[in-house]
Amino acid sequence: MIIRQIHVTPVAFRDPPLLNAAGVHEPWALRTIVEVVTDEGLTGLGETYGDLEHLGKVRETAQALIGLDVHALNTMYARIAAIVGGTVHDLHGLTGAATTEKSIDRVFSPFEVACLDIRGKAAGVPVSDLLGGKVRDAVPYSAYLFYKWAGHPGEDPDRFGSALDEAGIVEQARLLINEYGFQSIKLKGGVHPPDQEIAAIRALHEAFPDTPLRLDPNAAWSVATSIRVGRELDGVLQYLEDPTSGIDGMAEVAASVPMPLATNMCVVTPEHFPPAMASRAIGVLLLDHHYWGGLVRSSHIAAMCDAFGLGMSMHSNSHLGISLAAMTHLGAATPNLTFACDTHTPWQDGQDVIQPGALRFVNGAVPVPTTPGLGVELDRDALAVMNEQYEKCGISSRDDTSYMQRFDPSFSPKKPRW
Ligand SMILES: O=C([O-])C(=O)C[C@H](O)[C@@H](O)C(=O)[O-]
Ligand SMILES: [Mg+2]
Repeated sequence: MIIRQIHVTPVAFRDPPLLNAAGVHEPWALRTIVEVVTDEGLTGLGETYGDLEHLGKVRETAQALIGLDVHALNTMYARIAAIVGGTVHDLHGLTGAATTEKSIDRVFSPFEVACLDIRGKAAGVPVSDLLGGKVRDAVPYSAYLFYKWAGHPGEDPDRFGSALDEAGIVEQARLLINEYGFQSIKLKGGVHPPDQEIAAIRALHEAFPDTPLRLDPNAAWSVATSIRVGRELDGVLQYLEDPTSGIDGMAEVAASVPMPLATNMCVVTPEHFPPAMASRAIGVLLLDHHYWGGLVRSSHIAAMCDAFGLGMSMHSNSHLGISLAAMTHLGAATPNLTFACDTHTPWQDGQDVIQPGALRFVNGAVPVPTTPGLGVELDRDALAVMNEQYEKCGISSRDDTSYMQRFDPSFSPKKPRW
């Protein structure tokens, strides 16, 4: 199964004005779709970030993989490492430090997923079987709530409406839970002063007393603020995600709050494990195959979490169905997935590059596809439309901060803010 062609297509899709510690989502979110084609005519799909510098590396490395067998993942990784060379930065600053290894892992990931898709198709088995076999039939996801504006400035409100206070957040939770059946809730924080976010969590707890809750301010708080919030939310939060920056700061907070700390910011590459484990900085890791080097490497990270007694959930950025399929196969084949995963799927509101019907939510969980490979097929018309949107949208890298500063020039993403 020799790789003969690789098609790399950047796409853009509409994204609502979701607020976070870095600013606000721009009107278009970007992704890159990777199609790997073999000599036997089998095609595999991968999906990754769309930021220009990263896209450039994906395009450059794609050429170096032509002629390799789809099983030769170690050779593929070595070739990609040689080309990526140094650190590729992202502008959004919400997924922790950029390192060289993380940059290589990010570029490698969509190719690895596409090769697993091909291998699953060739063997007639779903990707979850290639990862050790599924241990659950459906993978649970959480309602991912955001403070948000009613619509992008100058545009009509979107159907989700505004959510700038506790009442708006509770209403948003009801909408997402009614439509998707989610059984856990995550609130993206770091937007309002912490007392307002504590009030929102309390309002959610009152409205949904049996639903586990998480709060993630993306390191917008000092150690002292994080400890205060953590103590105030004793008994209310399932976990507190990245309250403060860095392994040392997280370790200080972890020692003084009652709930586990989770991260997708301070442990984002293998070299972060030893110091984080030695200082007991985290209790939960949010896995993300997009920057942990694909599905097999993510399974190894899951095994490491098991060895260290860490809980596991999954992190997400704005994404489409290829990523949701990959996350679902990984979640299905990860025995120690202890918490419902994050997903931005509701915010994409039906826009996708895959043909409809392969993935759906039942009681907040996505049934694991049982057809060969990832179980999703490209919708070529949709891909063409989204590629045209990419060409026209005028955005080439995600930059929540600059977009926010257009409307609020005094906005600063400095950390800690509170
Ligand atoms: O859990 C997280 O830190 C994230 O999901 C980062 C994302 O970029 C999120 O903050 C967003 O979409 O604004
Ligand atoms: Mg997070």
